[in-house]
Amino acid sequence: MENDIKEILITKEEIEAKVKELGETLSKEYQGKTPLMVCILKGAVLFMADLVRNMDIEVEMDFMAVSSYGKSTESSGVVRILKDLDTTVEGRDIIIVEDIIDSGLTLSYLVEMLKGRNLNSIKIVTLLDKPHRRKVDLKPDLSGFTIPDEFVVGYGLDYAEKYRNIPYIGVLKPEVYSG
Ligand SMILES: O=P(O)(O)OC[C@H]1O[C@H](OP(=O)(O)OP(=O)(O)O)[C@H](O)[C@@H]1O
Ligand code: HPA
Ligand SMILES: [Mg+2]
Repeated sequence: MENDIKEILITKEEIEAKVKELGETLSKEYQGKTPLMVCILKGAVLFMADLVRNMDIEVEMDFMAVSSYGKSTESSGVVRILKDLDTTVEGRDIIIVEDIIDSGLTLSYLVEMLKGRNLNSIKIVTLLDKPHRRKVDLKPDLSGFTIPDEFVVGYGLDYAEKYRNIPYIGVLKPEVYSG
């Protein structure tokens, strides 16, 4: 599996330190509140799990599944909701937890949809931001690392459902996806 990695972009230790910092920032920002942390499945599941353990305020967790990539390194542009929230979000403070913002299509669709549900507030936290590939105007409120325009895997991020359990963020060798 790790033979398919060309280069380590962000080490396990760098991820740990950054997630701790993001958790502390969110704890301060939401002091006295109980935000609903919304994990976007499946990529953000490892980040969510580590992030909430670095927050010392009361939080609730919920999960949404959307998919636009499938077995490709390019977004299809069609965002399908595979699982909606279980929680009623009216009046809540929502924190969307994402692993990566690339074209921005997934989140712009989701945020617009959620804004129609009478929230109190909504913020986006992402571990990785790939701003050069943006197709819509969307900026995270909090971001861990800005990365170059390369397809990355690990720490939740997949290519064709694989590599999610690699503990660091790595760049996949192009021959892996170009066949
Ligand atoms: O900004 P965008 O170009 O929309 O890309 C980002 C989205 O794409 C990936 O999800 P994917 O659809 O691959 O589902 P997954 O999390 O289950 O892998 C990633 O986890 C983000 O949700
Ligand atoms: O670079 C990426 N890697 C994995 N999944 C992704 N979804 C959007 N961009 C990426
Ligand atoms: Mg994916």
